[in-house]
Amino acid sequence: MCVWWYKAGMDVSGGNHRHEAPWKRMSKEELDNQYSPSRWVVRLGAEEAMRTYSQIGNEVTKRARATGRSLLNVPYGDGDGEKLDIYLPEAVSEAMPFLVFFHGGYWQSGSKDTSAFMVNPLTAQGVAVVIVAYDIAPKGTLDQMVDQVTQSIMFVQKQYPGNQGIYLCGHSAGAHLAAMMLLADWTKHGVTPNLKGFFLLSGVYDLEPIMHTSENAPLLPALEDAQRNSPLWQLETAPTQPADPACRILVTVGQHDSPEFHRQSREFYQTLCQGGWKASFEELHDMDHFEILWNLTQEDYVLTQPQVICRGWSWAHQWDLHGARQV
Ligand SMILES: N[C@@H](CC(=O)c1ccccc1NC=O)C(=O)O
Repeated sequence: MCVWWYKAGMDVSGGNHRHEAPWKRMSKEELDNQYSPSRWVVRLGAEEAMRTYSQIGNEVTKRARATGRSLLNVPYGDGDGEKLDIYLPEAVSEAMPFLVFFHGGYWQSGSKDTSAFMVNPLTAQGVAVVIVAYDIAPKGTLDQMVDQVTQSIMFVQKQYPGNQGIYLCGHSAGAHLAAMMLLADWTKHGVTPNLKGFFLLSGVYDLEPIMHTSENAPLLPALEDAQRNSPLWQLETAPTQPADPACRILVTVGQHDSPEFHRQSREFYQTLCQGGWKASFEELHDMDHFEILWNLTQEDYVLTQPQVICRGWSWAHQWDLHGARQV
């Protein structure tokens, strides 16, 4: 079932009119603007927002490592960069749920060592959290990053075969990498992870406009590279089916994210619904691109409740988020 949350004034008429995609009419400057999340932050300047993002990331990761039991720099592959950190709850059991997080930074910056945002609130509530490192550009290509993310999930499944569910969470470019896992052919890999949910925060799902931005052009030399790595394009052209029909996908975008980020999330959500996935969409009230993560450091935030982030995503029925209503 698809759940559509709407607010007064929100455009709910949109469909997938890709041939009329608004970005195609934008100048290069406008595209650069739309795809620079820091320029849309409302409470801080762009540079200050980026500094605060690093600072909070650093602090929460130090705190997470000092607080509970963790296994750091566990290799999930042979490459130097193929490492992940596992943060365990106090009551470790075979049947823990796992939240696996992929950081953002436009595939060119960010690190697992500054990305333990949701660790403390979730481990305190019995969820094991895994923060994954992958080879950002220029060392890694997008295809390699997607392959590394695939490997990291297979590693968690093999290591904890009795897990109560693996929930993927990604922010921005990390949401793109998590969403690419909707296309994974696990039978090819011989391990089918117990994927129960996807929690996508302010992601990019169609990389074609990104090809035309100054910051990201080097990552995507040709249109085929963008299309192969676009979950939106892939699901529209060759729909995949969920291995587990109960798997839920929550697509979120910050209210203050740019119109292009809103369009990307909305179209991705609509494509998921059309493909038969159990998807929900939520515009996070009064949030910018980075505040979404800062809120995830709080134990009392609605999205860090285990019944929301894990355990079947029943949040849509239990929570009346910011006055949004279900239609
Ligand atoms: N240069 C970008 C930085 C950026 O996009 C970003 C930074 C940290 C975490 C996520 C980001 N965006 C997507 O991955 C900006 O101007 O916002």
